[in-house]
Amino acid sequence: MEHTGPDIRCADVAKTFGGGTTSLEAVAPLTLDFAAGQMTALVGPSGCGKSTLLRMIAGLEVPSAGQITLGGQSPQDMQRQGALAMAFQDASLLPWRSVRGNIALARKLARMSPDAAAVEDMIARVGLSGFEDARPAELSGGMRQRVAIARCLITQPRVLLLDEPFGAVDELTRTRLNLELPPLWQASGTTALMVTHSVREAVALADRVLVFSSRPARVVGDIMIPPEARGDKARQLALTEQVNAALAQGWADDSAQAHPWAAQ
Ligand SMILES: Nc1ncnc2c1ncn2[C@@H]1O[C@H](COP(=O)(O)OP(=O)(O)OP(=O)(O)O)[C@@H](O)[C@H]1O
Repeated sequence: MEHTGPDIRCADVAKTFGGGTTSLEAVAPLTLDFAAGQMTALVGPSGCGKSTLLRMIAGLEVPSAGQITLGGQSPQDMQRQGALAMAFQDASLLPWRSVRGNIALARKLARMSPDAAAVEDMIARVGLSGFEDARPAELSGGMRQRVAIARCLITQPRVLLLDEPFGAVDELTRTRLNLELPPLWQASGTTALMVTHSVREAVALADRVLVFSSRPARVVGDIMIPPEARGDKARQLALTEQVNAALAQGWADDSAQAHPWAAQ
């Protein structure tokens, strides 16, 4: 199956909400490149603009300035081709549709032909066999996130955008979802971006961790996670400390800027 993801380029991308005295600069001009087929985790203080950046890459928000391209195409073009999928903290499933119905609908929305066998196979791959006919209200939070990921993957997206997909489930469930679900897209060469508040999760799952300062976000750390670090606890711990140090440095810079007297 050939669906290696594209590179993603953000050139001087900015977003300001509102106007006049009430305007809010959510993202100041940022230039970022994400390599094709890589998974990048975006971490940074709450409110620094991570979700806004992700939503602009998804084509759900229009940048106030700059340009975003995915393999040379606009986010809207990627969306029209059904090549882009996004999952949020809240699984946002249709409550009246079954697990099967929610997943099948994603194919329809991406203008793909129905494929009952692919839907059954995807249900099994995310570990929901036996729950095909269940409605979202009959599922646990973790199971609903499994459906949300299945709904993304059923369209074989070339770009996968994840906004805290496991943020609303308990720690044990999160650990399990982190072990079971990412291999489903990691093997396929999909270009993935994931916003997460968990530094441990970022280091465990991503090929690269991008660390932002508080709003307006600057990149304060850009840390590659070599494949050999995956199974190496000591290496992961060292990388986690590196990400935490970048976050702390970002905070220190921000507060020195906000309160210059404090540094004197
Ligand atoms: N639609 C909107 N209208 C006005 N302001 C918005 C809108 N969406 C986001 N913002 C503001 O933009 C800023 C960045 O928000 P964003 O959700 O991108 O941050 P974040 O880094 O994802 O935060 P968190 O980690 O808490 O989810 C915040 O100050 C937020 O209040």
